[in-house]
Amino acid sequence: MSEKGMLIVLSGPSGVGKGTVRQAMVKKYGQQFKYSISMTTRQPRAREVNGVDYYFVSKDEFEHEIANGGMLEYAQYVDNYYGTPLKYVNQMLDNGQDVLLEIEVKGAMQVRSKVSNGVFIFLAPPDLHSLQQRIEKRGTDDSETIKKRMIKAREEINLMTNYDYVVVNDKVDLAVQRIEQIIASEHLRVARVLSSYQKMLGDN
Ligand SMILES: Nc1nc2c(ncn2[C@@H]2O[C@H](COP(=O)(O)OP(=O)(O)O)[C@@H](O)[C@H]2O)c(=O)[nH]1
Ligand SMILES: Nc1ncnc2c1ncn2[C@@H]1O[C@H](COP(=O)(O)OP(=O)(O)O)[C@@H](O)[C@H]1O
Repeated sequence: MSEKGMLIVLSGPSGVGKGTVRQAMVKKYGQQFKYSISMTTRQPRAREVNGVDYYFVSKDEFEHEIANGGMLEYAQYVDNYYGTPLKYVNQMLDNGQDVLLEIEVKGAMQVRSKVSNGVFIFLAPPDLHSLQQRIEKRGTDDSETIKKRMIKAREEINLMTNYDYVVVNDKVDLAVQRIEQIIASEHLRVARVLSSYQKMLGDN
């Protein structure tokens, strides 16, 4: 029995620090997993690069990918489509590599229904006030978008019980450490299950 890679799904409301935590994880543990670059119809922000932060596409291109079965999951978030291209994820998992997805809650639940070897982590803010402060401090969204994202955040926080783990992003370094510990213990759990199956199959 060979071990396929594990899917690590990180969700959380806009502004909680998913991107910041993910970048810190890549820096510290980058050899241990592959990050899946999402596709979106949102306009690139000032420092975002096509093919690094996202694949930025038109609505027509995105809908074409959906029709062709090219997305593992997708969702509409505030006024745009976001989704995970299927091919890269499958290739990496088949190679035994873990893959990190940073996606919103509806997409995460689609993945949950399709993939067995996954760990679902919800990154939560210390409180809603600091969440709004973080979005404002980032300075990438106008006040109307911030309002929409804060409404979305309340809906998303209500859904955090659908996740395996909740990690509070109080300090980036601590959040990264907690996520790393979760991944390590999930690996151990999967290895134990695999080895007990191997024993059972070997016994017969
Ligand atoms: N379902 C899904 N959500 C995604 C994907 N990529 C990003 N998102 C989510 O879409 C939401 C909006 O992302 P973005 O506009 O980059 O804003 P930010 O997360 O506040 O920086 C966030 O919750 C992301 O986690 C994806 O491939 N699929
Ligand atoms: N633990 C933290 N404490 C304080 N500020 C944070 C923390 N994590 C992230 N931030 C800041 O919050 C803002 C939003 O972070 P970002 O990573 O863009 O969030 P997301 O990807 O979840 O929308 C950024 O300005 C970032 O520097």
